[in-house]
Amino acid sequence: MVPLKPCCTGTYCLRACEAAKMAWRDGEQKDDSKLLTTFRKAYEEKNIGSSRGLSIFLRDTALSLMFAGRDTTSTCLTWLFWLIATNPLTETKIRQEMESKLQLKEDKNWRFFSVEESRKLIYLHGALCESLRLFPPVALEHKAPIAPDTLPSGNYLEPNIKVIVSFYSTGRMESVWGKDCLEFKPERWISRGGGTKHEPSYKFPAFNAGPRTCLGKEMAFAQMKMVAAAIIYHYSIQLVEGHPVIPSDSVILQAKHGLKVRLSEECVK
Ligand code: HEM
Repeated sequence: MVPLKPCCTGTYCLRACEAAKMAWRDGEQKDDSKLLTTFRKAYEEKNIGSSRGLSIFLRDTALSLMFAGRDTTSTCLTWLFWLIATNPLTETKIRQEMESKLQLKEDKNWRFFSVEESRKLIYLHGALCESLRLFPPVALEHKAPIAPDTLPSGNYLEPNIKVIVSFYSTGRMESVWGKDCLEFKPERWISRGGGTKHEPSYKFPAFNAGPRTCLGKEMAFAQMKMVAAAIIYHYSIQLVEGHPVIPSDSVILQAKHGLKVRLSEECVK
């Protein structure tokens, strides 16, 4: 089975995204991260670019970050905040984890959290995975065999026939996730040893599985954790009553009418 759909901007886009990841890691280590400068360094040092030149490389890199990484991460955060607001105990647990793992008790001034700090937040990671399981931003994927094929279910497939795979349904199947499959349980992602529990990508395909897996997965988690940590640490989230929150039937599973919340500082002091 291979994906029919080529990458939106071709192989060059993939190279750009690899470079973005590398540049991001380099920038993080040296802490001198001006985005375009680190991309330029990656281009020069690793000879990633092509004869098309630096400016085209920078354009493609910026575009791939925006197209692949903007709506997906914002959609995941929207559903995360909705899930947290409808399960307030999880909000308290996320804040408690931050206080215990990042030693922040005395420090309630506004601050952002670093990638390094975010990595320690196992419960928050679990909450994001639950959001991705229940509301995968890319909810449907299609594949097509280039040659006749038979699925494990026994279904025979003609070449080029389109098979729609619903990541939304996979995340909500009792046979895959157990009786509590519809519940928001960040604990599901914590191993006995207290670290993050790994689930195979064919069970948890929010970032796709196989050779066309999302290249920005690691970066997406880092960005989403930094944003979620900053908001949850400083504010308590309450839904605005009467505002309908339902998924849209678009390519990205956004909240159809957006999410309206009240942020309150008082409850977290
Ligand atoms: C929660 C956030 C994200 C989710 C759920 C997500 C999900 C996915 C999925 C399902 C695919 C496969 C699409 C397909 O083949 O039809 C994909 C591909 C891709 N993603 Fe992401 N993504 C996220 C964030 C990002 C970010 C932040 C970046 C870059 C900074 C990124 C870069 C890419 C690229 C370049 C591909 C194409 C890979 C290929 O075709 O080989 N993604 N993503």
